[in-house]
Amino acid sequence: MKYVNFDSKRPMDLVLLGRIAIDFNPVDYFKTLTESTTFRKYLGGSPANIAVGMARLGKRIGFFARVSDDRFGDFVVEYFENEGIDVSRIKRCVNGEKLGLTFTEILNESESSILMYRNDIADLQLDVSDIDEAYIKNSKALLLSGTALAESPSREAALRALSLAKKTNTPVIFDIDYREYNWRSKDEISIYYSIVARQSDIILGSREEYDLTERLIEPGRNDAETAAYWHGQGAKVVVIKHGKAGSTAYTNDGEKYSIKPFPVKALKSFGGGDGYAAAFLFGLLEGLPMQDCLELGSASASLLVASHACSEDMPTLDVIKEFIVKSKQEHGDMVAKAD
Ligand SMILES: Nc1ncnc2c1ncn2[C@@H]1O[C@H](COP(=O)(O)OP(=O)(O)O)[C@@H](O)[C@H]1O
Ligand SMILES: O=C(O)C[C@@H](O)[C@H](O)C(=O)COP(=O)(O)O
Repeated sequence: MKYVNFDSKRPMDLVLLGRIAIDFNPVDYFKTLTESTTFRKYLGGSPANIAVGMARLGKRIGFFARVSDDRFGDFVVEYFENEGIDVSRIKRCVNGEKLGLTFTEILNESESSILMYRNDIADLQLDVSDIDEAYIKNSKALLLSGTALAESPSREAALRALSLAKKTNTPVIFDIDYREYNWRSKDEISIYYSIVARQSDIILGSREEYDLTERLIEPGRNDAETAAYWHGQGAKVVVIKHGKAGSTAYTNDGEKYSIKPFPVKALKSFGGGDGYAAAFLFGLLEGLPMQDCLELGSASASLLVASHACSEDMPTLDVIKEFIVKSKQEHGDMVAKAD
């Protein structure tokens, strides 16, 4: 089933644009950040996590980013290289900007929070001059991560990439990815998120993220109204995530598909969205039916919330498929093609 026309002749499967950062997850979890003393360092940043996830699923991945010119910048570039991700468009900052650091707090299985250190941040130094048409034209799709729109010059770089994607008939995926830090006002969020969403073929977000996007357009929509609006703007697939309540994909042929999460013993409440996006988008690029895309995304998300890391624990296709089989044996089918 083709919801989006990906050009199979293009050598790259997906180019992503956004932050590459570092997660510090507590080893002594189920404590407050005040109490935790020991952390494990992982590559982080939502789009970077998605990139790792899709690379592990066998996709050819590229990335537009600025990273710090220090050991942490070395770490993330080398990590990407080891995962087979193309790093040719990842540049170093020249004025001492620092890589984003995310200290996570895992209070219990369902309560986590993230503390983001993003002063003088490297990823928002991405510049229009870093974006080239050929790199986008060589990719089946471009993914924009919403936080890249929070400040200039990254904001203009992201909008430049968007314009080049439209010019080269490259499908655009918008992962709304709201992180409060760096935004000066909710008006800014709505203005810039809706500019991108209006030109996107696939939109992924939580209900809260759609509410922020639609705030200056028409606040208070329900999921069906949200999906209908963005389909009217040209979106082919609108995915609305509801955490432990599951997620729904609305396709522009008027169909909708809902899925409950695969039951799992969660360790943390973050990471699910990135795992979901990686496997769901893998399914779309493979041309799989929507039910299968949802299963892959939801299963990957469950595996991620059950793990300590995000990037490092991104699963392979075999691991995801094995988990789905076992879960169905225990709990039955999760996907419901909602009427
Ligand atoms: N406790 C959980 N158990 C199983 N799956 C979960 C759990 N929490 C989240 N998920 C899965 O992760 C997906 C994305 O989580 P969500 O919180 O909606 O997005 P994000 O992580 O991007 O904020 C959900 O749609 C669901 O499939
Ligand atoms: O996006 C970040 O900068 C933090 C991530 O690296 C972290 O793993 C996380 O919070 C992912 O959460 P998700 O968006 O719920 O998958």
